[in-house]
Amino acid sequence: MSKVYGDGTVAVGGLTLDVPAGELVVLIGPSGCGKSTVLRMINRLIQPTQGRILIDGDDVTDVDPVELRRRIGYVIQNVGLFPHQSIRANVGTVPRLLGWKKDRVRRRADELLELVGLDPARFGKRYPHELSGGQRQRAGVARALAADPSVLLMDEPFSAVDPIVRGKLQEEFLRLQAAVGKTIVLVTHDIDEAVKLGDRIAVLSEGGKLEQYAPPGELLAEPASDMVRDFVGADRGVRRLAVTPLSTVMRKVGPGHDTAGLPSVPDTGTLYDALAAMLTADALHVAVRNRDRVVGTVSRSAIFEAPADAIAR
Ligand SMILES: Nc1ncnc2c1ncn2[C@@H]1O[C@H](COP(=O)(O)OP(=O)(O)OP(=O)(O)O)[C@@H](O)[C@H]1O
Repeated sequence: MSKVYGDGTVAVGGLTLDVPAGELVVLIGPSGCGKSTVLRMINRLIQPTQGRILIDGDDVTDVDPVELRRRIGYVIQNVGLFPHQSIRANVGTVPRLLGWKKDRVRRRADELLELVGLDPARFGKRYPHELSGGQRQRAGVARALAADPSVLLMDEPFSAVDPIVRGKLQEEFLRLQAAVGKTIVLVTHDIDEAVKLGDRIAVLSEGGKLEQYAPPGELLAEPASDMVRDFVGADRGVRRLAVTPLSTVMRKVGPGHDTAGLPSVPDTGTLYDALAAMLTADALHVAVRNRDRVVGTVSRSAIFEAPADAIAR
C-alpha cells in the first residue's frame, strides 16, 4: 500500500506487510514515518493512493463501511470518547450503529466494561471527564471491542498516561489479549512497549519504508540495518533479557526446597524480572513460582554467564 498526500508528501511509499491472524504486530518508527497513515488506511479513514488491504481475504475497499467498523476496532491516544455521552453509551456505539436492540446493547456494554475492569454499576453512567486517564483508556478499549471485531487497530493507546499507569494497562492488556485473541496492529514510538507487547515488530523509517519485521528477540539480537540498530538503542543487550523466559537458565528444585527469604518471580516472567527482583532485594538468587509453589531458582551468575545463544531471539 502507498499514500501520497495532496501536497505531494509521500507518507507511505509502498509497504507490504503480512499480519498473521491472532498476533499482535507493533508498528514503530520515528515521528512522521507514516505509522498512523498505515493504520488509517487499514480502516479506510484514509484512502490508499495505491495498493490493496486485505482482511481475511476481503479487500477493505469492497466492504460496506458499517460492516468494516464492526470488523475493525480502533483505539486512539486520548481515546476519543464522545464527551457528552455516558461511558455505557460510548461503549455501545458500534452495536447501536449496527441496529442491535436497546437491551442487547446495554448488556454488551456492561459485559465489556466488566472485561476491562470497570464496574458498570459505578462507571456506566459517568461521563468521560469523570474518569481518570487510565480508566478512560480502558473504556476506549471496551468500546473498540464492543462488536467483537476480528481486528483491533491501536494508535499510541497508552501514551497519554503516566509510566506507572501505562505499565499496569500494558499488563492488563496482555491478559485481555490472551483471553480474546484478536489480530492487533498497534502503533507506538516506545521500544520498550513494542518489545513487551509485540509478537512481531515492524520498524519503519521515513516514507513508511520497512526496515525490519521480526519478533522482538530477533530484532534486538540482529538489527537488520544501522537505522534499526540506532532505534533499538545501545542497551538492546539488556532489553533482550526482557524477552528471554526464565526457563533458559532456571535450576529446577523439588518440593520442600528451602527458598525462605529469597525474592520471587512468577514462572511466566523473564530474565529481566529475575534480575530486577534480585537487585531490588540485594539477593544473589530468586525463587521461581508457579502460583504458590516454588519450581526453581535463578542466580545472578546464571544470567550473566548464560551463553549468548541462550538469550532469546
Ligand atoms: N493530511 C495530510 N496532508 C499532507 N501530509 C500529511 C497529512 N497527514 C500526514 N501527513 C504527512 O505524512 C507523513 C506521515 O504522517 P503520519 O501521521 O502517518 O506519521 P506517524 O509516523 O504516525 O507520526 P507520529 O509518530 O509523529 O504520529 C508526515 O510527514 C506527515 O506530515
